[in-house]
Parts: sequence; C-alpha cells; structure tokens
Amino acid sequence: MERLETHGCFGGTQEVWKHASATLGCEMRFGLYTPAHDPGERLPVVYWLSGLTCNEQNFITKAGAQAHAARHRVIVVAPDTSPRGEGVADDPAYDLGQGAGFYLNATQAPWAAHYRMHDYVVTELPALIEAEFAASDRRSIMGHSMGGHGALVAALRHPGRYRAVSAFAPIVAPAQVPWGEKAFSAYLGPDRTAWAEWDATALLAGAAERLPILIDQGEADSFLEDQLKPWILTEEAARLGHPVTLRRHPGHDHSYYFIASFLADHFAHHAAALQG
Ligand SMILES: N[C@@H](CCC(=O)N[C@@H](CS)C(=O)NCC(=O)O)C(=O)O
Repeated sequence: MERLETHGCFGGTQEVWKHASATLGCEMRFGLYTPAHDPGERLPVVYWLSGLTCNEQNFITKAGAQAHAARHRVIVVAPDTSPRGEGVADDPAYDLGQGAGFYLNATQAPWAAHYRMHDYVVTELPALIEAEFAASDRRSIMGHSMGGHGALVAALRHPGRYRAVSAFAPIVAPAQVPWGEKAFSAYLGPDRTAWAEWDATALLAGAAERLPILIDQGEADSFLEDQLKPWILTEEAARLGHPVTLRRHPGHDHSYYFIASFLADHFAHHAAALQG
C-alpha cells in the first residue's frame, strides 16, 4: 500500500491511498478521511460510492464531506468507480467500462476478468480498512447515481453488514432504464433473470432486513425522467412496507452542488445509526 496524498482537514486528515486489489486484479485508489481521534480508538466507517465518470477524487474534492465526518467522528472511504489500467477492459462510452463499474460482479467476457466492484466494495475494501486504519466494524454506505444504485444493492444483498444506507439521485431500477440495460447487457449478458440480483427494486421483495432508505433527488436533474425514476422504488417499497424517505428538491440538478446541499442530513442519519 502506498499513500499518495495527505492533507490536514477539519482537525483530521484527508488521504489518498493506492493498493493492489486481489479481487479486481489491478491497482486501486481510494480516498480516506480520518477525523482526530485518540490513540487506539476505532471509529465507524461511512463508505461513499461515486457515479459515472468519477474516480476517488470527485467526492473528496467537491462534496464538503470532511466537515460532517469530523463533526460526527466517522471515517469516510471513497473508492474509485471501476477497475483501472491498460490491462483492464474498457469502452469509449462514458457509461461502460472504466469509470462505470456499476458495483456488480461481471460474468461476461471481456469484463468478468476484472469487473468485480461489488466484492471489492463489500468485502475486500472493508477488510483492508479495518486491518490498516483506525476503523471499527460499524459500517454504513451511501452513494450518488450509479453509486446510489451500488449502495442500495450492497445493503439489500448483505443484511446486517451496514447500519445505514442512503443515496443521492440513485439509479433505483437499473433493469428498467437505459444506463442499466446497457451496462447489465454487457456485464451480465442478455438473460434478464440474472439482472434481478443487481437491481435494488427487484431485491426489495426478498430483503431479509427492512433497513430504512433515505434518498434525495433534485427536480432539475436532467437524468430524473429517463434514468433515475425514483418512483419505481418508492411504489415497490410502499407495497412491501419497506421504509423509504424520498425528498425532492426543486432547482437542484445532478451535480455535486446538489450533493453538497444535503450531505449534512445524510451524515446525521448515518451517524445516528453508527453510534446508536
Ligand atoms: N453527461 C455526464 C454524465 C456523467 C455524470 O453526470 N456523472 C456524475 C455521476 S452520474 C458525476 O458525478 N460526474 C462527475 C462530477 O460531477 O464531478 C458526462 O458525460 O460526464
């Protein structure tokens, strides 16, 4: 492991680390914010999953998360959004390949060799963070857009692993929207029955835990009507009695200006669950 960046920030440190991922078979970078803490103290961890085209930098440089993490005394881990490197399959489009891993485990060539972001985020990365840093095993997960989909799927597939889950402008039903149909066709193949394992709305009925979901959505988001459609999830949640809070915000788009505007509420929601 190699530390690439370190910056004092709100009394703690914002770092960027690089390591060799066995799950992904390539080098990966992640952002790590650690608040001030006592020697030997272990703090809970919030995992952040970014959206299409992002790497480990977008959230740590644009969201203003460090102030909230310092106040609530939680570590924040922000991984890259896909495997990377010359030996890793890619596609010229922004919504497939590097920068667009969709937080699933691919089964189809040429993607299956490296694209295992679900296992990386849910298993390998937490094991590393809890072994090497001042982290406890109290975890929560949040994300944006493709990363909101990743956070919802991680929590729904692993009851008990996360104490809170929330999302900004998430893709809630990838099997029913163009971004997801394109990515799932490539990564999982044409058989749509395999897609249901990676679709938050489809997973909801069989969820072994009714962990409350908090979602913020901008009404001026250009992806709202075609790609995000949060009502697909809220209608299914209402049918099942799964607690979902969807807050819609006029005048807010899909950008990090929107995320920064409501991030304090997400940290408060996560901290209450992590420290309770
Ligand atoms: N039209 C955009 C779509 C990608 C996009 O909006 N990405 C969002 C996540 S889905 C993002 O966070 N972009 C990086 C940023 O705003 O820092 C593009 O081609 O870059």
